[in-house]
Amino acid sequence: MTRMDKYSPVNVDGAYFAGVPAGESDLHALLRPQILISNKIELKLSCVKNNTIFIMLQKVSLPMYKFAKSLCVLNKAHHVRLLSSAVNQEHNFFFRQLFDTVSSTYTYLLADKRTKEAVLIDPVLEHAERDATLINEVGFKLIYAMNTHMHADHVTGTGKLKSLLPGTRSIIGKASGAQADIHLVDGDLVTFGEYQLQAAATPGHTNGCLTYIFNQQSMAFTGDTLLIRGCGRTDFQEGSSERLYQSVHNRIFTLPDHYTLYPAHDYKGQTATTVAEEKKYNPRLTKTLQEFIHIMDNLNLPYPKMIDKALPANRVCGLY
Ligand SMILES: N[C@@H](CCC(=O)N[C@@H](CSS)C(=O)NCC(=O)O)C(=O)O
Repeated sequence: MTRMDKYSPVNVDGAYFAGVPAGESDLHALLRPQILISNKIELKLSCVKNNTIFIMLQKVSLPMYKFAKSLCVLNKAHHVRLLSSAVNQEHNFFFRQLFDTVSSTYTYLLADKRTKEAVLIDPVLEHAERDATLINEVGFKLIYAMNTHMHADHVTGTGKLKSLLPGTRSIIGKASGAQADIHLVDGDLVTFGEYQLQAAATPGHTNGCLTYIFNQQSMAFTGDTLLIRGCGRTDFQEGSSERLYQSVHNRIFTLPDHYTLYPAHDYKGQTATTVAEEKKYNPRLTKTLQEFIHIMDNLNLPYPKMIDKALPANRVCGLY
């Protein structure tokens, strides 16, 4: 069996699968009849034709792949892409990244296309109508409007979404101290359709910061704990550089390298990263703890402009 770490991960319709590193010898390695790319997913060689390797995606144990058994193509540029619409028919996961240009906040809509149940992570008040319209247009039912933590730079949209989309319940970490319908603690699961997000306590930016880990799609929503090539500041609320460092190293960098990480903000136009990239290139979190604390103590960032409005509003989950 060939392990996944020998192969560059590539994106197939939002999920990562094994790719082929450049080089003939690696290509030959792929021509083994069966490649185990994780303990959950297998690729099987189907045939080779016109410099194209046809492979079969096959579920081993995860429910999301219960029906997933489809033809892919591995092209000469060493990227896997979908060939057959069969995958889409059987691929029930919906994912959309939304953005607020004022606070540079990302909101994530996730849904099970079969059951229509959807969750929204880190909605922004000013975009509640946009988000509700999208959810209605694509025919989903929002069951949870959830926050990664009590934000200081914008007012959450959870309260407004509850009134725009009746039946929606708000979620936040118990340690945030904020009001919500559901309070999560480390290890709790949030289920929508056949999918589950797992809450991992990642304090440091605030006490109540949660990272939502989505093992079925090899994703994690890191809130402000880990930003792309950065991290959340630790100079207000219950900020602690040491706790943030431990959270990232113990709960995020321990995820498989190919997991895609989605932060709550980006200020440079980037959209996502991976565990492997951040372990290698994060200019703060690749340092020792002492060096990290020194960096964080000297960021000298101005306070978020909205903090005096956002914190009181977010303490009641946007109902103010
Ligand atoms: N200028 C923005 C706030 C920018 C900021 O402080 N971002 C926070 C996350 S939102 S509380 C942060 O942790 N930044 C870390 C960094 O390194 O930039 C505003 O005025 O709202």
